[in-house]
Amino acid sequence: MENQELFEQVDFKVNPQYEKIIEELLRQQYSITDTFFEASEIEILRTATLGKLEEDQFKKAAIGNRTNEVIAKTIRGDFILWMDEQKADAAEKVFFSKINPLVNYLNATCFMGILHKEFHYAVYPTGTFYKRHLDAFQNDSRRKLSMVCYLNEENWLKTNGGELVIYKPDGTEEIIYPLPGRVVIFESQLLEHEVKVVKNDQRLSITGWLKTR
Ligand SMILES: O=C(O)CCC(=O)C(=O)O
Ligand SMILES: [Fe+2]
Repeated sequence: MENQELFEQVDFKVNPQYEKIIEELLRQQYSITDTFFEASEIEILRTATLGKLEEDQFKKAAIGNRTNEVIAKTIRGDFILWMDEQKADAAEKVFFSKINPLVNYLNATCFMGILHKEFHYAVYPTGTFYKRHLDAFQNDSRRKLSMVCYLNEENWLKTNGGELVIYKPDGTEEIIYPLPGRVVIFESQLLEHEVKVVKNDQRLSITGWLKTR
């Protein structure tokens, strides 16, 4: 009751979806939300992604971060395109209108101190993968949370491959299918993960990092 009063004072509204994300992050270092984006939003984002792909805006993804890139096909085979929120187009505005309230909530309730975000589109053509890795680079320890948003079609088949595998500290694995609307969030510095080979079709997503100072 006391908490309720405190929240009311700062005009705070408890969001059950965000609370579930926080609870899962605290308990297991990762969280899966199946309906973070609505079908109509996925349609907009998917169409925009395919348009940019058509215009040849993507480039071969590298290892390291933006300032320290090495292309290594044996480690990852995806193609990416970085987003610039300052220059967000209509689809990207839809994207950030869903991401930013979550970031604000994390900062307000968990004192996460997220000051920066970076997001890129990613396309994994058939035959590509991203070997087991940690999203933490030698020259960038500011990545706090990794976020992956899947933009595949509703009828994406399990047999298409492209699963995200999260390697848990207890030695077991969580296998996550890249289904549309689904958003996976995990501790960038703690959880190793992998994208299994895509066997059919192309796998579409937006991946990003919430970063501290
Ligand atoms: O697309 C995914 O499921 C994960 C991508 C990933 O691990 C990365 O880009 O660092
Ligand atoms: Fe990763």
